[in-house]
Amino acid sequence: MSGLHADSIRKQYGDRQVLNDIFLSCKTGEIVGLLGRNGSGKSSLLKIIFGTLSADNKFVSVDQRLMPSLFSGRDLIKYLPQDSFLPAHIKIKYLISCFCGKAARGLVMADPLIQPHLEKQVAQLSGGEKRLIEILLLVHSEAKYLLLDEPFNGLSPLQITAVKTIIQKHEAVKGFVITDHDYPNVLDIASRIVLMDQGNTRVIKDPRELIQFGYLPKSSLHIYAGGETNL
Ligand SMILES: Nc1ncnc2c1ncn2[C@@H]1O[C@H](COP(=O)(O)OP(=O)(O)OP(=O)(O)O)[C@@H](O)[C@H]1O
Repeated sequence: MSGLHADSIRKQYGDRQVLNDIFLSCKTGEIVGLLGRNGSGKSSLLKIIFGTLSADNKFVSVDQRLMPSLFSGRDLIKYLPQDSFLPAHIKIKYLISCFCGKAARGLVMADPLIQPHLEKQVAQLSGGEKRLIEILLLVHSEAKYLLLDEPFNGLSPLQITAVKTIIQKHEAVKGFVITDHDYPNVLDIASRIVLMDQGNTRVIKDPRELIQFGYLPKSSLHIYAGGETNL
């Protein structure tokens, strides 16, 4: 069974069961869009899969290799957290060497989105510039599976388009799980959509189901009346 598989994930905070026997999978060649209301447990799920948050129960495997902790799958799974994770006083050119595989380094250094920032420290970047560089570093890493938590947050429309293009360019050899409240852009690139709802996951076959299950407002029905997405 190749691919990333997360099964039987349970997480309780105090007496609140946030994740209730969750199953989520992702294969290379797939962009899984993970949607859900605020507080539905998306970040908790991604952190548990990556290994930075403990679970009450979990089973995570990559290409049949069990991933019981953060350290077992370090080179296979990378996670973009909601908050910036780059050290403030390191220059971008050094981060490229840390994050990117040897083959990708030259390519990343020459990327017009990164080149103007090579000599800058992370602290000298704007919020959007930082986000963009974080995403580029992870996408060009050797990880096979990328869990991206709100990648579009803080990005301008042009940057969002650039990020979507980069993700789609790497889709053939990597698997992506993307969660973001910018649902039109998620729907635009996702090969399938999973909705988190009341501690469970639902597979969404038609964007109109997002209205039915209370994620999108009824007023958005006209947008999806034709059901035109990649799903
Ligand atoms: N450390 C914690 N202690 C107690 N409750 C927590 C903790 N972390 C998260 N929660 C609760 O768990 C629920 C799920 O949080 P999580 O951040 O996973 O949701 P989310 O779907 O990513 O939300 P958002 O879309 O707002 O980012 C929320 O109700 C949150 O308040």
